[in-house]
Amino acid sequence: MEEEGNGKLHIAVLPWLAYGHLSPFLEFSNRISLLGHQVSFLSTPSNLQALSLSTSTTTSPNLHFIPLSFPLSLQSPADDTDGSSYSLINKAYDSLAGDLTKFLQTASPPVNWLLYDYNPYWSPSIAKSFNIRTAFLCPLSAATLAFLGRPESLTGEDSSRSSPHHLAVKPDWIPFPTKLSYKPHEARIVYSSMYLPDNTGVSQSFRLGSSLAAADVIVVRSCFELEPEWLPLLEKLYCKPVIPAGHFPSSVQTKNYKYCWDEAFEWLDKQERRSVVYVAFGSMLHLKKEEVGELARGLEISKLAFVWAYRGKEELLPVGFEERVQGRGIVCKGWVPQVKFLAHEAIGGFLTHCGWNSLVEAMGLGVALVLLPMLADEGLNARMMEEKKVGVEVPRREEDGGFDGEGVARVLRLVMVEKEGEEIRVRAEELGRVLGREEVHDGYVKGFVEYLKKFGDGVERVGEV
Ligand SMILES: O=c1ccn([C@@H]2O[C@H](COP(=O)(O)OP(=O)(O)O[C@H]3O[C@H](CO)[C@@H](O)[C@H](O)[C@H]3O)[C@@H](O)[C@H]2O)c(=O)[nH]1
Repeated sequence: MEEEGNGKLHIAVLPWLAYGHLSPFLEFSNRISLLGHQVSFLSTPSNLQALSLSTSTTTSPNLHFIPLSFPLSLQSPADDTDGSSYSLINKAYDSLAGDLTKFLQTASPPVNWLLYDYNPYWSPSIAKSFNIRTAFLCPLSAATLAFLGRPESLTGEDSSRSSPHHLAVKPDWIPFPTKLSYKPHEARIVYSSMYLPDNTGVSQSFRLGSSLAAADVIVVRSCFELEPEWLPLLEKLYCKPVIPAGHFPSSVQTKNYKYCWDEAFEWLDKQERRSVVYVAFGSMLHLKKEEVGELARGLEISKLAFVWAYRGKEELLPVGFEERVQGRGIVCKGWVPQVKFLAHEAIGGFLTHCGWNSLVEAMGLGVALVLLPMLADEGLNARMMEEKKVGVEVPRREEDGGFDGEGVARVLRLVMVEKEGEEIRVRAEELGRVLGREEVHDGYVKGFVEYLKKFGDGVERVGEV
Protein backbone atom coordinates (compact mmCIF):
# COMPACT_ATOMS: atom_id res chain seq x y z
CA MET A 1 0.00 0.00 0.00
CA GLU A 2 1.32 3.44 -0.90
CA GLU A 3 2.18 5.95 1.75
CA GLU A 4 0.41 9.30 1.79
CA GLY A 5 1.38 11.75 -0.95
CA ASN A 6 3.33 13.91 1.52
CA GLY A 7 5.72 11.04 2.29
CA LYS A 8 4.14 10.51 5.69
CA LEU A 9 3.05 7.11 6.92
CA HIS A 10 -0.04 6.14 8.89
CA ILE A 11 0.91 3.41 11.37
CA ALA A 12 -1.67 1.57 13.51
CA VAL A 13 -0.20 0.30 16.79
CA LEU A 14 -1.71 -2.61 18.74
CA PRO A 15 -0.02 -3.49 22.06
CA TRP A 16 -1.00 -6.06 24.67
CA LEU A 17 -2.77 -4.67 27.75
CA ALA A 18 -0.09 -4.93 30.44
CA TYR A 19 1.72 -1.76 31.41
CA GLY A 20 5.08 -3.38 30.59
CA HIS A 21 3.89 -3.60 26.96
CA LEU A 22 1.73 -0.46 26.71
CA SER A 23 4.50 1.75 27.96
CA PRO A 24 7.23 0.84 25.41
CA PHE A 25 4.68 0.78 22.56
CA LEU A 26 3.48 4.24 23.59
CA GLU A 27 7.02 5.57 23.89
CA PHE A 28 7.92 4.25 20.44
CA SER A 29 4.64 5.57 18.96
CA ASN A 30 5.28 9.00 20.39
CA ARG A 31 8.81 9.08 18.98
CA ILE A 32 7.53 8.06 15.52
CA SER A 33 4.74 10.62 15.56
CA LEU A 34 7.19 13.38 16.55
CA LEU A 35 8.85 12.71 13.17
CA GLY A 36 5.59 13.81 11.53
CA HIS A 37 3.99 10.43 10.82
CA GLN A 38 0.44 9.64 11.91
CA VAL A 39 0.17 6.99 14.61
CA SER A 40 -3.12 5.46 15.74
CA PHE A 41 -2.58 3.84 19.14
CA LEU A 42 -5.27 1.21 19.72
CA SER A 43 -6.26 -0.05 23.16
CA THR A 44 -9.17 -0.38 25.55
CA PRO A 45 -10.89 2.80 26.78
CA SER A 46 -9.74 2.34 30.39
CA ASN A 47 -6.13 1.83 29.31
CA LEU A 48 -6.18 4.86 27.06
CA GLN A 49 -7.62 6.96 29.84
CA ALA A 50 -5.01 5.71 32.30
CA LEU A 51 -2.25 6.38 29.78
CA SER A 52 -3.34 9.92 29.07
CA LEU A 53 -0.13 11.82 28.96
CA SER A 54 1.05 14.30 31.51
CA THR A 55 1.74 17.86 30.50
CA SER A 56 5.50 17.34 30.98
CA THR A 57 5.60 14.90 28.05
CA THR A 58 6.40 16.21 24.58
CA THR A 59 3.72 14.77 22.39
CA SER A 60 2.78 15.24 18.81
CA PRO A 61 -0.65 16.06 17.39
CA ASN A 62 -0.03 13.07 15.08
CA LEU A 63 -0.47 10.59 17.93
CA HIS A 64 -4.12 9.50 18.20
CA PHE A 65 -5.65 7.25 20.84
CA ILE A 66 -8.24 4.91 19.29
CA PRO A 67 -10.51 3.05 21.75
CA LEU A 68 -11.45 -0.56 20.98
CA SER A 69 -14.47 -1.82 22.92
CA PHE A 70 -13.53 -4.37 25.52
CA PRO A 71 -16.01 -6.67 27.27
CA LEU A 72 -14.33 -6.47 30.69
CA SER A 73 -14.25 -3.42 32.89
CA LEU A 74 -10.63 -2.93 33.89
CA GLN A 75 -9.24 -0.29 36.17
CA SER A 76 -5.76 0.53 34.92
CA PRO A 77 -2.98 -0.97 32.83
CA ALA A 78 -1.12 -2.12 35.91
CA ASP A 79 -4.18 -4.02 37.13
CA ASP A 80 -5.06 -5.49 33.78
CA THR A 81 -2.84 -8.49 34.06
CA ASP A 82 -3.31 -9.85 37.51
CA GLY A 83 -1.92 -13.35 36.90
CA SER A 84 -5.06 -15.13 38.08
CA SER A 85 -7.20 -13.55 35.38
CA TYR A 86 -4.59 -13.57 32.62
CA SER A 87 -6.32 -16.22 30.58
CA LEU A 88 -9.72 -14.54 30.97
CA ILE A 89 -8.26 -11.26 29.81
CA ASN A 90 -6.63 -13.00 26.84
CA LYS A 91 -10.05 -14.28 25.85
CA ALA A 92 -11.63 -10.86 26.09
CA TYR A 93 -8.65 -9.33 24.33
CA ASP A 94 -9.02 -11.71 21.37
CA SER A 95 -12.53 -10.33 20.88
CA LEU A 96 -11.02 -6.97 19.86
CA ALA A 97 -10.45 -8.45 16.39
CA GLY A 98 -13.85 -7.16 15.17
CA ASP A 99 -13.12 -3.57 16.21
CA LEU A 100 -9.64 -3.73 14.71
CA THR A 101 -11.13 -4.89 11.40
CA LYS A 102 -13.57 -1.95 11.38
CA PHE A 103 -10.80 0.52 12.16
CA LEU A 104 -8.42 -0.75 9.49
CA GLN A 105 -11.22 -0.86 6.92
CA THR A 106 -12.35 2.72 7.46
CA ALA A 107 -9.22 4.58 8.61
CA SER A 108 -8.50 7.83 6.85
CA PRO A 109 -5.88 8.26 5.61
CA PRO A 110 -5.51 4.54 5.00
CA VAL A 111 -3.19 2.65 7.32
CA ASN A 112 0.17 1.68 5.73
CA TRP A 113 1.58 -0.48 8.51
CA LEU A 114 0.29 -2.39 11.52
CA LEU A 115 2.79 -2.53 14.40
CA TYR A 116 1.60 -5.28 16.72
CA ASP A 117 2.48 -7.16 19.91
CA TYR A 118 2.49 -10.95 20.32
CA ASN A 119 -0.80 -11.40 22.16
CA PRO A 120 -2.85 -10.17 19.16
CA TYR A 121 -1.30 -12.88 16.99
CA TRP A 122 -4.52 -12.74 14.94
CA SER A 123 -4.04 -9.11 13.90
CA PRO A 124 -1.55 -9.49 10.99
CA SER A 125 -3.96 -11.63 8.98
CA ILE A 126 -6.64 -8.93 9.35
CA ALA A 127 -4.15 -6.27 8.23
CA LYS A 128 -3.08 -8.35 5.25
CA SER A 129 -6.70 -8.69 4.12
CA PHE A 130 -6.60 -4.88 3.61
CA ASN A 131 -3.18 -4.99 1.97
CA ILE A 132 -1.56 -3.40 5.04
CA ARG A 133 2.00 -4.37 5.87
CA THR A 134 2.86 -5.85 9.23
CA ALA A 135 5.68 -5.27 11.69
CA PHE A 136 5.90 -7.31 14.88
CA LEU A 137 7.36 -5.20 17.69
CA CYS A 138 8.85 -7.47 20.28
CA PRO A 139 9.09 -5.80 23.69
CA LEU A 140 11.58 -8.46 24.83
CA SER A 141 15.34 -8.55 24.24
CA ALA A 142 16.84 -9.93 21.03
CA ALA A 143 18.56 -12.64 23.08
CA THR A 144 15.24 -13.80 24.53
CA LEU A 145 13.63 -13.78 21.15
CA ALA A 146 16.47 -15.86 19.72
CA PHE A 147 16.24 -18.28 22.60
CA LEU A 148 12.46 -18.70 22.64
CA GLY A 149 11.93 -18.61 18.93
CA ARG A 150 13.09 -22.06 18.09
CA PRO A 151 11.36 -23.99 15.33
CA GLU A 152 8.90 -25.71 17.71
CA SER A 153 7.64 -22.35 18.91
CA LEU A 154 7.40 -21.01 15.41
CA THR A 155 5.12 -23.78 14.25
CA GLY A 156 3.11 -23.61 17.44
CA GLU A 157 3.37 -27.33 18.09
CA ASP A 158 4.32 -26.80 21.66
CA SER A 159 1.22 -28.12 23.40
CA SER A 160 2.36 -31.72 22.94
CA ARG A 161 5.41 -31.11 25.13
CA SER A 162 5.38 -32.81 28.45
CA SER A 163 8.64 -31.81 30.06
CA PRO A 164 10.14 -28.47 30.99
CA HIS A 165 13.67 -29.76 30.45
CA HIS A 166 13.77 -28.83 26.79
CA LEU A 167 13.89 -25.18 27.86
CA ALA A 168 17.48 -25.52 28.95
CA VAL A 169 18.46 -27.06 25.59
CA LYS A 170 19.36 -24.93 22.60
CA PRO A 171 19.35 -26.16 19.02
CA ASP A 172 22.90 -27.01 18.05
CA TRP A 173 22.59 -25.46 14.59
CA ILE A 174 22.42 -21.97 16.09
CA PRO A 175 25.81 -20.67 17.21
CA PHE A 176 24.63 -19.18 20.50
CA PRO A 177 27.28 -16.71 21.63
CA THR A 178 26.65 -17.00 25.36
CA LYS A 179 25.66 -19.53 27.98
CA LEU A 180 22.15 -18.15 28.01
CA SER A 181 19.71 -20.63 29.51
CA TYR A 182 17.08 -21.07 32.16
CA LYS A 183 17.88 -22.54 35.55
CA PRO A 184 15.78 -25.60 36.42
CA HIS A 185 13.34 -23.77 38.72
CA GLU A 186 12.83 -21.06 36.07
CA ALA A 187 12.33 -23.67 33.34
CA ARG A 188 9.45 -25.13 35.36
CA ILE A 189 7.75 -21.74 35.71
CA VAL A 190 8.31 -20.79 32.08
CA TYR A 191 6.98 -24.14 30.94
CA SER A 192 3.68 -23.74 32.75
CA SER A 193 3.25 -20.05 31.98
CA MET A 194 4.35 -19.99 28.34
CA TYR A 195 4.01 -23.41 26.80
CA LEU A 196 0.66 -24.67 28.07
CA PRO A 197 -2.51 -23.50 26.30
CA ASP A 198 -4.82 -21.36 28.45
CA ASN A 199 -8.59 -21.29 28.11
CA THR A 200 -8.32 -19.44 24.79
CA GLY A 201 -7.01 -22.74 23.41
CA VAL A 202 -3.52 -21.46 22.62
CA SER A 203 -0.36 -20.87 24.64
CA GLN A 204 1.74 -17.72 24.97
CA SER A 205 4.44 -19.43 22.98
CA PHE A 206 1.94 -20.12 20.19
CA ARG A 207 1.02 -16.42 20.19
CA LEU A 208 4.68 -15.45 20.00
CA GLY A 209 5.49 -18.00 17.30
CA SER A 210 2.48 -17.05 15.16
CA SER A 211 3.27 -13.34 15.51
CA LEU A 212 6.82 -13.91 14.36
CA ALA A 213 5.77 -16.11 11.47
CA ALA A 214 3.15 -13.63 10.16
CA ALA A 215 5.31 -10.48 10.23
CA ASP A 216 6.77 -8.79 7.17
CA VAL A 217 9.47 -7.48 9.46
CA ILE A 218 10.47 -8.12 13.06
CA VAL A 219 11.22 -5.08 15.18
CA VAL A 220 13.13 -5.57 18.42
CA ARG A 221 13.35 -3.23 21.35
CA SER A 222 17.10 -3.33 21.36
CA CYS A 223 20.16 -1.85 19.69
CA PHE A 224 23.60 -2.84 18.47
CA GLU A 225 25.19 -1.01 21.39
CA LEU A 226 23.41 -3.46 23.68
CA GLU A 227 23.04 -6.74 21.78
CA PRO A 228 25.56 -6.75 18.91
CA GLU A 229 25.76 -10.53 18.80
CA TRP A 230 22.06 -11.31 19.07
CA LEU A 231 20.47 -9.04 16.47
CA PRO A 232 22.21 -10.60 13.44
CA LEU A 233 21.52 -14.05 14.86
CA LEU A 234 17.80 -13.32 14.84
CA GLU A 235 17.83 -12.74 11.09
CA LYS A 236 19.44 -16.14 10.57
CA LEU A 237 16.87 -17.74 12.81
CA TYR A 238 13.76 -16.18 11.30
CA CYS A 239 14.92 -15.64 7.71
CA LYS A 240 13.26 -12.23 7.56
CA PRO A 241 14.34 -8.64 8.19
CA VAL A 242 15.01 -7.79 11.83
CA ILE A 243 15.10 -4.09 12.70
CA PRO A 244 16.50 -2.82 15.99
CA ALA A 245 14.19 -0.08 17.22
CA GLY A 246 16.60 1.14 19.86
CA HIS A 247 15.88 0.52 23.52
CA PHE A 248 13.92 3.80 23.90
CA PRO A 249 13.63 4.22 27.67
CA SER A 250 10.38 5.82 28.67
CA SER A 251 10.21 9.59 28.50
CA VAL A 252 6.44 9.49 28.35
CA GLN A 253 5.04 10.34 31.76
CA THR A 254 1.52 9.20 32.46
CA LYS A 255 -0.78 10.68 35.07
CA ASN A 256 -1.68 7.35 36.56
CA TYR A 257 0.24 7.60 39.82
CA LYS A 258 -1.55 6.77 43.03
CA TYR A 259 1.15 7.71 45.52
CA CYS A 260 2.50 11.05 46.57
CA TRP A 261 6.24 10.50 46.28
CA ASP A 262 7.43 14.07 46.91
CA GLU A 263 8.59 13.11 50.37
CA ALA A 264 10.74 10.29 48.97
CA PHE A 265 12.41 12.70 46.54
CA GLU A 266 13.04 15.26 49.27
CA TRP A 267 14.76 12.51 51.25
CA LEU A 268 16.73 11.31 48.20
CA ASP A 269 18.00 14.84 47.60
CA LYS A 270 19.81 14.61 50.94
CA GLN A 271 21.52 11.26 50.24
CA GLU A 272 24.98 10.79 48.80
CA ARG A 273 25.48 10.11 45.11
CA ARG A 274 24.84 6.45 44.18
CA SER A 275 24.26 5.44 47.83
CA VAL A 276 20.60 4.34 47.69
CA VAL A 277 19.07 1.12 46.33
CA TYR A 278 15.82 1.34 44.38
CA VAL A 279 13.71 -1.81 44.79
CA ALA A 280 10.85 -2.71 42.42
CA PHE A 281 9.32 -5.79 40.81
CA GLY A 282 7.54 -4.46 37.76
CA SER A 283 3.88 -4.15 36.94
CA MET A 284 2.63 -7.73 37.00
CA LEU A 285 4.29 -9.78 39.68
CA HIS A 286 2.52 -10.55 42.95
CA LEU A 287 5.12 -11.49 45.56
CA LYS A 288 4.23 -14.12 48.14
CA LYS A 289 4.34 -13.35 51.87
CA GLU A 290 7.53 -15.38 52.28
CA GLU A 291 9.22 -13.52 49.43
CA VAL A 292 8.21 -10.11 50.79
CA GLY A 293 9.50 -11.17 54.21
CA GLU A 294 12.90 -12.29 52.90
CA LEU A 295 13.30 -9.16 50.79
CA ALA A 296 12.48 -6.97 53.78
CA ARG A 297 14.92 -8.95 55.93
CA GLY A 298 17.64 -8.60 53.28
CA LEU A 299 17.13 -4.85 53.09
CA GLU A 300 17.20 -4.63 56.87
CA ILE A 301 20.39 -6.72 57.29
CA SER A 302 22.17 -4.88 54.46
CA LYS A 303 22.08 -1.62 56.45
CA LEU A 304 21.89 0.21 53.09
CA ALA A 305 19.59 3.11 52.28
CA PHE A 306 16.69 2.14 50.01
CA VAL A 307 13.43 3.15 48.36
CA TRP A 308 11.05 0.21 47.79
CA ALA A 309 8.33 0.74 45.19
CA TYR A 310 5.92 -1.67 46.83
CA ARG A 311 2.77 -2.76 44.97
CA GLY A 312 1.80 -5.66 47.27
CA LYS A 313 -0.68 -5.88 50.10
CA GLU A 314 0.42 -3.92 53.15
CA GLU A 315 -0.19 -6.85 55.52
CA LEU A 316 2.49 -8.92 53.74
CA LEU A 317 5.23 -6.61 55.05
CA PRO A 318 6.84 -7.90 58.27
CA VAL A 319 5.42 -6.34 61.42
CA GLY A 320 7.46 -3.29 62.49
CA PHE A 321 9.63 -3.31 59.34
CA GLU A 322 9.01 0.30 58.38
CA GLU A 323 9.67 1.54 61.91
CA ARG A 324 12.91 -0.43 62.12
CA VAL A 325 14.29 1.02 58.88
CA GLN A 326 12.99 4.53 59.48
CA GLY A 327 15.48 7.17 58.37
CA ARG A 328 17.29 4.92 55.91
CA GLY A 329 14.51 3.16 54.06
CA ILE A 330 11.25 4.32 52.47
CA VAL A 331 8.43 2.05 51.32
CA CYS A 332 6.40 3.81 48.59
CA LYS A 333 3.06 2.04 48.44
CA GLY A 334 1.43 2.04 45.03
CA TRP A 335 2.56 3.09 41.58
CA VAL A 336 5.65 5.34 41.39
CA PRO A 337 7.43 7.16 38.53
CA GLN A 338 10.19 4.56 38.22
CA VAL A 339 12.29 6.29 35.58
CA LYS A 340 12.35 9.45 37.68
CA PHE A 341 13.58 7.46 40.67
CA LEU A 342 16.24 5.63 38.67
CA ALA A 343 17.43 8.92 37.23
CA HIS A 344 17.97 10.46 40.66
CA GLU A 345 21.68 10.74 41.30
CA ALA A 346 21.37 9.25 44.80
CA ILE A 347 20.25 5.92 43.28
CA GLY A 348 23.22 3.62 42.72
CA GLY A 349 21.64 0.17 42.62
CA PHE A 350 18.40 -1.46 41.55
CA LEU A 351 17.06 -4.66 43.12
CA THR A 352 14.96 -5.86 40.20
CA HIS A 353 12.90 -8.81 38.93
CA CYS A 354 14.65 -8.27 35.55
CA GLY A 355 11.66 -7.26 33.41
CA TRP A 356 13.11 -5.96 30.14
CA ASN A 357 11.59 -2.49 30.63
CA SER A 358 13.18 -2.10 34.04
CA LEU A 359 16.54 -3.27 32.74
CA VAL A 360 16.69 -0.93 29.75
CA GLU A 361 15.64 1.95 31.98
CA ALA A 362 18.35 1.16 34.53
CA MET A 363 21.08 0.42 31.97
CA GLY A 364 20.51 3.76 30.24
CA LEU A 365 21.00 5.51 33.58
CA GLY A 366 24.16 3.71 34.70
CA VAL A 367 22.53 1.98 37.70
CA ALA A 368 24.14 -1.27 38.93
CA LEU A 369 21.81 -4.26 39.26
CA VAL A 370 20.89 -6.79 41.92
CA LEU A 371 19.10 -9.49 39.94
CA LEU A 372 16.16 -11.51 41.23
CA PRO A 373 14.37 -12.95 38.17
CA MET A 374 10.92 -14.47 38.67
CA LEU A 375 9.03 -15.21 35.43
CA ALA A 376 9.09 -15.49 31.64
CA ASP A 377 12.17 -13.91 30.05
CA GLU A 378 13.54 -12.61 33.35
CA GLY A 379 15.98 -15.46 34.00
CA LEU A 380 17.52 -15.03 30.55
CA ASN A 381 17.72 -11.28 31.10
CA ALA A 382 19.52 -11.83 34.40
CA ARG A 383 22.12 -14.09 32.74
CA MET A 384 22.70 -11.40 30.11
CA MET A 385 23.20 -8.71 32.75
CA GLU A 386 25.69 -10.92 34.59
CA GLU A 387 27.53 -11.55 31.36
CA LYS A 388 27.76 -7.81 30.72
CA LYS A 389 29.01 -7.48 34.30
CA VAL A 390 26.47 -4.80 35.19
CA GLY A 391 24.70 -6.90 37.82
CA VAL A 392 24.89 -9.87 40.19
CA GLU A 393 22.18 -12.44 40.78
CA VAL A 394 20.81 -13.20 44.25
CA PRO A 395 21.61 -16.86 45.14
CA ARG A 396 18.66 -19.27 44.93
CA ARG A 397 17.81 -22.62 46.48
CA GLU A 398 18.17 -25.33 43.85
CA GLU A 399 15.03 -27.24 44.86
CA ASP A 400 12.44 -24.49 44.53
CA GLY A 401 14.21 -21.32 43.43
CA GLY A 402 13.55 -19.69 46.81
CA PHE A 403 15.91 -17.08 48.26
CA ASP A 404 16.70 -15.76 51.70
CA GLY A 405 17.37 -12.40 53.32
CA GLU A 406 21.05 -13.17 53.93
CA GLY A 407 21.63 -13.80 50.19
CA VAL A 408 19.78 -10.61 49.27
CA ALA A 409 21.82 -8.56 51.76
CA ARG A 410 25.11 -10.11 50.60
CA VAL A 411 24.55 -9.24 46.94
CA LEU A 412 23.16 -5.81 47.79
CA ARG A 413 26.33 -4.94 49.70
CA LEU A 414 28.55 -6.45 47.00
CA VAL A 415 26.95 -4.40 44.25
CA MET A 416 26.59 -1.18 46.25
CA VAL A 417 29.62 -0.81 48.48
CA GLU A 418 32.13 -3.65 48.57
CA LYS A 419 35.45 -3.52 46.78
CA GLU A 420 34.76 -6.73 44.83
CA GLY A 421 31.70 -5.03 43.35
CA GLU A 422 33.71 -2.11 41.97
CA GLU A 423 33.86 -3.54 38.42
CA ILE A 424 30.06 -3.90 38.35
CA ARG A 425 29.57 -0.28 39.38
CA VAL A 426 32.12 0.98 36.84
CA ARG A 427 30.71 -1.12 33.98
CA ALA A 428 27.15 -0.05 34.77
CA GLU A 429 28.16 3.61 34.57
CA GLU A 430 30.05 3.00 31.32
CA LEU A 431 27.04 1.31 29.72
CA GLY A 432 24.83 4.16 30.94
CA ARG A 433 27.05 6.65 29.13
CA VAL A 434 26.70 4.69 25.87
CA LEU A 435 22.98 3.95 26.07
CA GLY A 436 21.90 7.22 27.65
CA ARG A 437 22.70 9.31 24.58
CA GLU A 438 19.55 10.70 23.01
CA GLU A 439 21.06 10.58 19.52
CA VAL A 440 21.30 6.78 19.84
CA HIS A 441 17.52 6.53 20.29
CA ASP A 442 16.79 9.11 17.60
CA GLY A 443 18.96 7.31 15.09
CA TYR A 444 17.12 4.03 15.57
CA VAL A 445 13.63 5.51 15.37
CA LYS A 446 14.50 7.43 12.21
CA GLY A 447 16.12 4.32 10.72
CA PHE A 448 13.01 2.30 11.50
CA VAL A 449 10.66 4.77 9.79
CA GLU A 450 12.92 5.09 6.76
CA TYR A 451 12.96 1.32 6.51
CA LEU A 452 9.15 1.13 6.55
CA LYS A 453 8.94 3.82 3.88
CA LYS A 454 11.32 1.94 1.58
CA PHE A 455 10.07 -1.55 2.31
CA GLY A 456 9.45 -3.48 -0.87
CA ASP A 457 11.87 -1.30 -2.86
CA GLY A 458 14.67 -3.80 -2.51
CA VAL A 459 15.97 -2.45 0.80
CA GLU A 460 16.50 -5.41 3.03
CA ARG A 461 17.52 -4.06 6.42
CA VAL A 462 18.84 -1.10 8.35
CA GLY A 463 21.39 -0.43 11.04
CA GLU A 464 23.75 -3.31 10.38
CA VAL A 465 27.12 -3.22 12.03
O1 LIG B 1 5.63 1.53 40.41
C1 LIG B 1 5.98 1.30 39.26
C2 LIG B 1 6.25 -0.01 38.78
C3 LIG B 1 6.63 -0.15 37.46
N1 LIG B 1 6.74 0.95 36.65
C4 LIG B 1 7.11 0.78 35.22
O2 LIG B 1 6.50 -0.41 34.76
C5 LIG B 1 7.34 -1.05 33.83
C6 LIG B 1 7.55 -2.46 34.33
O3 LIG B 1 8.12 -3.18 33.29
P1 LIG B 1 9.01 -4.49 33.51
O4 LIG B 1 10.15 -4.19 34.35
O5 LIG B 1 9.31 -5.04 32.17
O6 LIG B 1 8.09 -5.40 34.38
P2 LIG B 1 6.68 -6.12 33.99
O7 LIG B 1 5.74 -5.20 33.36
O8 LIG B 1 6.24 -6.82 35.21
O9 LIG B 1 7.25 -7.14 32.91
C7 LIG B 1 6.57 -7.94 32.01
O10 LIG B 1 6.87 -7.50 30.69
C8 LIG B 1 8.27 -7.44 30.39
C9 LIG B 1 8.42 -6.93 28.97
O11 LIG B 1 7.61 -7.65 28.10
C10 LIG B 1 8.94 -8.79 30.57
O12 LIG B 1 10.33 -8.66 30.40
C11 LIG B 1 8.64 -9.30 31.96
O13 LIG B 1 9.15 -10.61 32.08
C12 LIG B 1 7.14 -9.33 32.21
O14 LIG B 1 6.88 -9.75 33.55
C13 LIG B 1 8.63 -0.24 33.77
O15 LIG B 1 8.59 0.59 32.64
C14 LIG B 1 8.60 0.59 35.03
O16 LIG B 1 9.26 1.83 34.90
C15 LIG B 1 6.51 2.22 37.12
O17 LIG B 1 6.65 3.20 36.39
N2 LIG B 1 6.13 2.35 38.41
